[in-house]
Amino acid sequence: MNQEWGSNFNLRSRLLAIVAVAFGAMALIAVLALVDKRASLMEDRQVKTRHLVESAYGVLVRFHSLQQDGELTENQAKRAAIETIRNMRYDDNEYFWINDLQPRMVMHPMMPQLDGKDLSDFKDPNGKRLFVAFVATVRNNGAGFVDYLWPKPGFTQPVPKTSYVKGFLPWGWVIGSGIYLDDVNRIFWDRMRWQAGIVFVSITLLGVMMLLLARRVEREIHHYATQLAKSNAELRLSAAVFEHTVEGVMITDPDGRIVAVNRAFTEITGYGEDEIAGLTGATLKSERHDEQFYASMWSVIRETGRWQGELWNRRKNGDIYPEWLNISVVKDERGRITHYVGVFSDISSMKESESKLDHLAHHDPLTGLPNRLLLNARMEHSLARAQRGNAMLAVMFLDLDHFKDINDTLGHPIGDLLLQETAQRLRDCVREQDTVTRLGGDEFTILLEDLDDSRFASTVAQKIIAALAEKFMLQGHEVFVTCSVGISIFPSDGGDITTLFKNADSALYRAKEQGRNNYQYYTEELTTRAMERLAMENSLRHALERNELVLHYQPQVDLHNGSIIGMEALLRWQHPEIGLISPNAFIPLAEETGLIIPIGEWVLRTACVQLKAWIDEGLPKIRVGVNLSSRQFNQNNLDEVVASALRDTGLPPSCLELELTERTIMHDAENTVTILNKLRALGVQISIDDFGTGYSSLSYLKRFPIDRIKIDQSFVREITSNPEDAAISQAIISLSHSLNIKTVAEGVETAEQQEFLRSRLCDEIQGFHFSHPVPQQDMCQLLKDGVKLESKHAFIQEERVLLLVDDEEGVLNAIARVLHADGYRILRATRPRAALDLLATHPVGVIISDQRMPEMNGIELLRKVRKLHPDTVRIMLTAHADQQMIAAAINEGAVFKFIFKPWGDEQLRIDVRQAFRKHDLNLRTQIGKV
Ligand SMILES: Nc1nc2c(ncn2[C@@H]2O[C@@H]3COP(=O)(O)O[C@H]4[C@@H](O)[C@H](n5cnc6c(=O)[nH]c(N)nc65)O[C@@H]4COP(=O)(O)O[C@H]3[C@H]2O)c(=O)[nH]1
Repeated sequence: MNQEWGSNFNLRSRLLAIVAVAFGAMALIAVLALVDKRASLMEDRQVKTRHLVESAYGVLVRFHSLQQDGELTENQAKRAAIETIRNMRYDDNEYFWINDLQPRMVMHPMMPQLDGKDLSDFKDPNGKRLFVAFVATVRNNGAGFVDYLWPKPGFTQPVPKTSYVKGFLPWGWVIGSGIYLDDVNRIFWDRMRWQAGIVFVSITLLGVMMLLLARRVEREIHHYATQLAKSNAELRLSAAVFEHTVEGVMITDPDGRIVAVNRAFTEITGYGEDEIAGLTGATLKSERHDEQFYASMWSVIRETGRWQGELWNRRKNGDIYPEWLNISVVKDERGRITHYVGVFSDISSMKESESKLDHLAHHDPLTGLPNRLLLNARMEHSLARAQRGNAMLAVMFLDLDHFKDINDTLGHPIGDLLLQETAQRLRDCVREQDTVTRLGGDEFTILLEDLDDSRFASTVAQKIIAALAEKFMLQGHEVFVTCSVGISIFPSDGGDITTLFKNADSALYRAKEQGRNNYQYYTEELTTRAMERLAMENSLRHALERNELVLHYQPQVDLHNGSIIGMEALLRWQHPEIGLISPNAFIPLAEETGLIIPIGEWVLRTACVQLKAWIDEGLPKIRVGVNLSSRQFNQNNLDEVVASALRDTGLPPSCLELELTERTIMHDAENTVTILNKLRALGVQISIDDFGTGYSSLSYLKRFPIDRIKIDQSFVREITSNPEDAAISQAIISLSHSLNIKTVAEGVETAEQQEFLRSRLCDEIQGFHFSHPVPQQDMCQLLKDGVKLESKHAFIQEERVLLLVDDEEGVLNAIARVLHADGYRILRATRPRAALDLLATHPVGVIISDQRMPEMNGIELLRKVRKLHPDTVRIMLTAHADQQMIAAAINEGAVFKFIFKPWGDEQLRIDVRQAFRKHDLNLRTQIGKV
């Protein structure tokens, strides 16, 4: 910038030029002044000479008046005048002379030789008749100056002189005196030398001063140039900032008319500069603020010169938006307002974030429902309203039953989806004015306002329970949940938020205690119950270490032969103060608190230890069923826990049955398949408890490796009187059998129920009819005594006898190995005749015979068996699929089933089981007991 300035403007040389010109001008002025000075000096001298001649003339006048007064004669007067004048001198040696009009010299003080002489021909070197000229001047003008040459002392030649002459007519005289031009010049030059010196010194001083001034000016100019450059840069910067700043800028004149706007202004408002220039800021008004708002804004601007605040304006497209506006007044140096500058930013997104933040602070981020904070606020408001209007309102606390299991098994993302879907269903169940809130976890609260009747709350609760019972499809998983609801009513159950919440919570606990999947209203005694529950939780924590837990066993009996074939281990809590506590009273608590994990493991180990001890004592090798809660089922290392219990106790795995409720296994059916397969791989048996109460998917049922299905006691209770229960039980039995799964009926309390189930081919029963759950020693006694189920009908067969016929012993052994686990008594024959002998001496239920044998082929043998022992069910084992032979054998009814070599082990077991079932039916039909 400076360089540019320097190159464009060679300041120093220009300043020197100015000084030089000034110098020249001053010199010229000085010369002109001198010329003028000389002229005026000459004039001065002439004036002075004129005055002196006038004075000398006065002398003549005075003496003439003396002559007239008679004091002197003319001669005396003239003489006296001549002498006086002669002696008069001025300027060193200047004098006056007198001549008369002839002209003749009257008196010349310097040249007395001329006195009395005729001067008519007196000429100066230029030939001028100077005295004639004097007389002519006097005659013509009375007085005047005459120039001529006159000798001057010290000069060889006459020099120019100018004399003033005046006529004194009374005496006919001319009096005069003159000045030499030379003297004027001398005086002039003397003066001029001084003045020239002064002028020179002045000009020099002036020059120096001008130089100094020039340098200073140069410095100043340089300074200003720098300032200017800086200002320019700043201006450019300001212009760039003005143009590129993200804040909108609007500049108006003092009347508020817009004179400039920047790009951001256009971007925010939609108005281009051309459109808005000349209009006022009011063009942007949104009508959101009243006149009072603008009035107070302008009053602040007038008082303080600035205003800032939030303002709603309108864009060109009509949208209203919030902006943060800063208005400043711009004044000139005299304090007059020149402009107003408005700088604003569009704070729509900030407002949006603010409202989002506000929403976040008051809502649950997962479900979008109001949170506790907002609920409290609404509650306060609603309570106040209800109090004023004597209205009723209800607070409902809702909990998803076993939500933890879903989270544990399906993972949190699915759990989250479930909560979101639950929130939506809850919203759909209530009215616009009601508030659904999520307090955290699976806890929801519903505030019902303006109730006419407290029963309305139960309608809503029922609606909610039904809505949540509908299937949830979450990322391909079918999930079923139930919920428990606690209700407290204002004003009957509490007059303030805390009490209403506390009481709704107590009611919720009661709903859970009632087996969940229901709703409960608050009653006074609930609080006491809640306290008891707390106390129980505390003592349950110590129950294990204090050996307060015991197992009771309930026998399970085979409906075919009436023998005890298994038992269910049922937990009891021998509380030191309360006494024996039923599992229903503390298992849910143990599940909630997580205590079920150590307790469950204790049950598992204790049951295994017990059965192993009995087997070792020589008691029948029955199985023991152990209940697994869903929390246990979903613990990651369940298979390890079971394996180590079996390993440590030495109980054969096939003697352990794990009982899982239908609800537990259907929560995450896919995962269940994996867990069950792992357990099954250990060799343990698996049963589904409470079957029929949950939501089994048949497709999964087929995929689950299940040994037994326990028909829930709710179907058994009225099985003999309620056709629906009978039908359901029958369906469960048929379904199970078709899937090769055994059935156990729970809660069999009467002989009628027992007979009914037996006639429907249910495999096993458990219930008070045969035995209540009993302490371990009683169970032991039952086994020792070999107690059997009593029936008015004889049991068909005590043991299931299977006869295997094959000439190859290897085949016989292989089949026996596969079927051994199913508890048959297996007879073997390598020849058909030996087989017929065994049939004659043993109650063989099923015979499996090879086709190719030396003495007699299989078909022939089975034909014989059919005739001799029609109830024995016959199975043919063959390597060749001879269609004709098969068709003939089936047609004549000699063979129940064909099994082809090589056989599949599992299929073989299924076929044999079915064959025995057929055998049972044959017998029952035969003896007419069905
Ligand atoms: N009305 C009637 N009831 C009969 C009859 N026969 C048996 N019961 C009862 O029915 C329940 C059968 O057990 P559950 O369905 O597995 O139901 C069990 C089971 O779910 C749970 N439970 C018991 N022990 C354990 C355990 O060790 N672990 C786990 N996780 N749960 C257990 O507690 C539940 C209740 O057990 P209990 O009170 O012992 O109740 C037992 C038993 O006493 C009958 O003829 N009529």
